[in-house]
Amino acid sequence: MTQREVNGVNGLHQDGLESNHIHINGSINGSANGNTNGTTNGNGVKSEVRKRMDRKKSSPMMPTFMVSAPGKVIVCGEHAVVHGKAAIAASISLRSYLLVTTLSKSKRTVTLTFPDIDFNHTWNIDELPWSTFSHPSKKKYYYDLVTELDPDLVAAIQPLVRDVSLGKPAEIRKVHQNSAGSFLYMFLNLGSQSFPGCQYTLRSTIPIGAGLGSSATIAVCMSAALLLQLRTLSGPHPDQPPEEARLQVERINRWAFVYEMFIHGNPSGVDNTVSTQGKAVMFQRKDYSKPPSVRPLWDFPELPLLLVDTRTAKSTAAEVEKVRKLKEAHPKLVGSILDAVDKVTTSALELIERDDFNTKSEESLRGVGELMNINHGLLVSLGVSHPRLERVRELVDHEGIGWTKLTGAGGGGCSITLLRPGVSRQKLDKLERQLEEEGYQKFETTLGCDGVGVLWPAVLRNGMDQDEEGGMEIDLENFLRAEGNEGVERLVGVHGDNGAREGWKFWGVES
Ligand SMILES: Nc1ncnc2c1ncn2[C@@H]1O[C@H](COP(=O)(O)OP(=O)(O)OP(=O)(O)O)[C@@H](O)[C@H]1O
Ligand SMILES: C[C@@](O)(CCO)CC(=O)[O-]
Repeated sequence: MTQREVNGVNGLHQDGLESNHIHINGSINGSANGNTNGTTNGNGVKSEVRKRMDRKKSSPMMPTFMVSAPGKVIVCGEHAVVHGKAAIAASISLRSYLLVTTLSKSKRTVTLTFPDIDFNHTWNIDELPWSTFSHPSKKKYYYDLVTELDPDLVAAIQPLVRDVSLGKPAEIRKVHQNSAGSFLYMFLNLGSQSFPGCQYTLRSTIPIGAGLGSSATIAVCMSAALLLQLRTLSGPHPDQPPEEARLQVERINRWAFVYEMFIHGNPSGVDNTVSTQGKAVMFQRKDYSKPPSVRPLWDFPELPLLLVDTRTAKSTAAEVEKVRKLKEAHPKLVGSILDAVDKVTTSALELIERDDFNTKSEESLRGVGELMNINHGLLVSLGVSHPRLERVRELVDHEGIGWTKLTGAGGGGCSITLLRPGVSRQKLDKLERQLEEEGYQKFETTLGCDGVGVLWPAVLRNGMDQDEEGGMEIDLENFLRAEGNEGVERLVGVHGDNGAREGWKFWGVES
């Protein structure tokens, strides 16, 4: 461990979010800390010291808090990135929100509540296999870089995963077991038996399995939540130096990758990286035993994109496996295709970074658009497109509306179309009507949004009466009751009608 890391952890008890914990806990939950003022009894130094010592014994309950992370689109380079090539990804305004509720001390349970996939499960903390995970040969720390799952640890949680969602259809059970497994693996690695009982409730505005990185957002939220509960993160706070903020974000990303490994088997890490950091990144992982190379693209242009969901679910793990098998069968040929994708990605970056690149200019956009079309063609040759994705291309190409490629793992999921400047409203309306008739869903989204954010405590000003008392408390009940994506956005959304909402805080990694 470096000196920086030691300071990062210890330092947080002095400043940043952590000092807020105590203060906020005292003022909102009140009861946990009791009267910390010490000026009212006037009984002298001894009683004051005793009082402080007494107080120290009670570890205050954390307030309910929330974390949020954005989905993403891959502009170029999906699949090739799994094989060590470069990819460009940008975060989008669709997000996942995780509410973390600490239970009273007597409750020794941990619960996952994922209503979007109809999953709810509770484990007794004292019955989890802590001894296996804390064995010196296995123990991992919050600052470790974990690049592969430990088969013994995976085996140790199998009995707990097996019991999940008994009685549900096999397909659904598999998804639930995956969620349970990835959570338990991270919880047992990072936590300890003294962890407080808690409930993790997740809602997302990102379509599931659509190539928009839904799983990565959950991974990022879970990682951030657990690291915050462990008090191993300082910030986010406004005065935090960027390099400290980057260290925090890096830690969240490392553990989010572990969670993704459990869900996907062999992720590149691009999805969790862009979701943690936000904005856009050029990402490459040449050596899986080392951290990836990540180049933030803070000035990523606001490309005019149309995002279309085929509403055909796919599994990223299955699509990645398809490409791996094809590469195994035709190593040279597939190797050349992956090299070509890499060339597409580096060429796209060169174009976007040119001083004269202009999102209103047909010439600028055509350059990037043609590369996107080539990228799609290469993905088709890797076998990861789908007739529904080809249909979007057909409709867009027929009207000359722009340049289309699949985004994410393919096999269904979403496509992105870079819109040609000056396309008439009439043509766009016609396309949108047609897409709707054929069961597609169009998404309005902004590229290059904030990364992982924290709402501590889970209280927001929402222009209603409660604002006078500091805001509205987000609790389990109102979070679960919020209707649909709009309800979730209205209740807890990172962005309100007038930009970023007061309360949500982000690590200031940009510089
Ligand atoms: N809202 C959600 N609630 C609970 N679990 C979710 C939610 N969204 C995604 N997941 C988890 O993520 C899995 C989907 O991950 P998958 O990687 O296949 O799709 P994706 O992340 O949307 O797409 P891609 O990886 O191509 O960007 C689900 O099976 C589930 O385990
Ligand atoms: C298909 C893939 O390249 C992108 C999924 O969003 C998989 C990965 O990078 O982990």
